[in-house]
Amino acid sequence: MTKASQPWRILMLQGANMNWLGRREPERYGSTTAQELDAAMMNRAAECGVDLEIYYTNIEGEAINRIYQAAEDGMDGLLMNPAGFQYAGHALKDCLAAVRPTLPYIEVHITHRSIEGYLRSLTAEMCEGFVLGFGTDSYILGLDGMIRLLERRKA
Ligand SMILES: O=C1C[C@@](O)(C(=O)O)C[C@@H](O)[C@@H]1O
Repeated sequence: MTKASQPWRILMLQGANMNWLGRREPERYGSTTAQELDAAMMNRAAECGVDLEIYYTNIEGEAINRIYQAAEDGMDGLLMNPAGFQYAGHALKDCLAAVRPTLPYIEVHITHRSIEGYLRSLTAEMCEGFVLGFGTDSYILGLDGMIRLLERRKA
C-alpha cells in the first residue's frame, strides 16, 4: 500500500452497468456488491491518505460532465471502469483526451476479457495505466498505481 504525501483528490467513476455489481453475472464479475466495493475503496483511500469521490452513471454524457467538473475543480486523478462505455464511447474518449494534460486517467476492469477475445477499449487509448483481471482488487491496485503516478510526477 502506497501512502500519499498529500491528500490527492481522486475521482473513481463507474460506467455503464457497474451499479449492478454483485447482482449482474456474478459468475463473471463476482459477488462483491457495488456498495461493498465502495466501502472497501473508501477505507483504502483513508488508509492511503487520499480523498476519494465515487460516482456511478449509466449515461455517457453524465460521465463526460462529471469528468470535466473534476478537471475544473482541480482534482488530481481519474480512476475509471468505463465498463459498457468502452466499446463505443468516442465522445468519452475525446473528453479524456481533453483533460489528459491535467487529469491523469487509470483504467480498471474486473475481468480480463481479452482472454475471451473481445476486450476492445476505446477509452484505454487515453489512459496512463491499465489494470485488469484481478477481480475487484483491480480497483485497489489502480488506486495504488494512481498514487504512485501522482507522487512520481510531483517529484
Ligand atoms: O461492463 C463490463 C465490465 C468490465 O469493464 C470489467 O470490469 O470487467 C469488462 C467489460 O467488457 C464489460 O462490458
